[in-house]
Amino acid sequence: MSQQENHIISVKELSIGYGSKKVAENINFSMESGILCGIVGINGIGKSTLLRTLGAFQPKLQGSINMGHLALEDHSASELSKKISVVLTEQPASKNLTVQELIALGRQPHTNWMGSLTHQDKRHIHESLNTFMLDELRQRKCHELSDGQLQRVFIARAMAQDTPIILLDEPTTHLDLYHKVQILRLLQQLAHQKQKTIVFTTHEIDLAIQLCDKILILDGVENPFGDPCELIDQKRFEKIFPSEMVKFDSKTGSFKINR
Ligand SMILES: Nc1ncnc2c1ncn2[C@@H]1O[C@H](COP(=O)(O)OP(=O)(O)OP(=O)(O)O)[C@@H](O)[C@H]1O
Repeated sequence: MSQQENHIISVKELSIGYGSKKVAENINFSMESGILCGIVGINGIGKSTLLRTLGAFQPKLQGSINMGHLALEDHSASELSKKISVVLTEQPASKNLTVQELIALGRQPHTNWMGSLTHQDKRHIHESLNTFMLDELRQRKCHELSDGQLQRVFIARAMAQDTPIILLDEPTTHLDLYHKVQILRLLQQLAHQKQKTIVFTTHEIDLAIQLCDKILILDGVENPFGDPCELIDQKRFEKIFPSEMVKFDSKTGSFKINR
């Protein structure tokens, strides 16, 4: 099988935006299974728009998005829900559910028409609760949780959905440094151990460099994609921010304020 046939996500000459408003263009990347990929770039450059386009929440403007052998737009709703799970920043109002009930919703694409949970569904729910350290919170109502705890619940629901592709918009926003690292490590494990392809947007460029297998830099021009070390060698991170304010230090893989 050729390398291309192994790609679970393949994006070519993609333009994204809203109606006649183009937000970003010239986006090209492809990934096989088992990869953790971060999308980085300045505010308003189009990270969330790209993630929502990949999740089929909004149409692309031009170009192609293939998920496996099938164009994204050729998937039925049922096929999509078995292939892609999405965690967006604004989650629907389902906070009156308990943690366990909300995670169980992740099994919906797999349950029968009565919605009853099989032994296998329960196993996935249990594993997700356990992986994201939510066992003790399982009977709590979601509105009683901290933002960080709730973030873990939504990611656990995506894990319970058990799709080969997981897309997350800023999954570490509400978290302190310890929990940011913890969540990204768990996502990395999920990608590597369960062969999931996980794509997330983030402003944590230094953490993404340390933990991601691939990074897509939305810079509004070339939108380079590659291994973090390759992108550092090619001096791609230098161009993210205007250099008079912050400077990328390739030795530490982090940004420093210019004094
Ligand atoms: N529903 C919408 N209709 C029209 N324009 C939109 C809509 N949502 C976002 N935009 C615009 O699209 C551009 C990209 O926004 P997007 O949220 O994708 O950027 P981002 O890189 O995720 O930003 P941030 O880092 O601030 O979250 C911005 O100019 C934004 O104002």
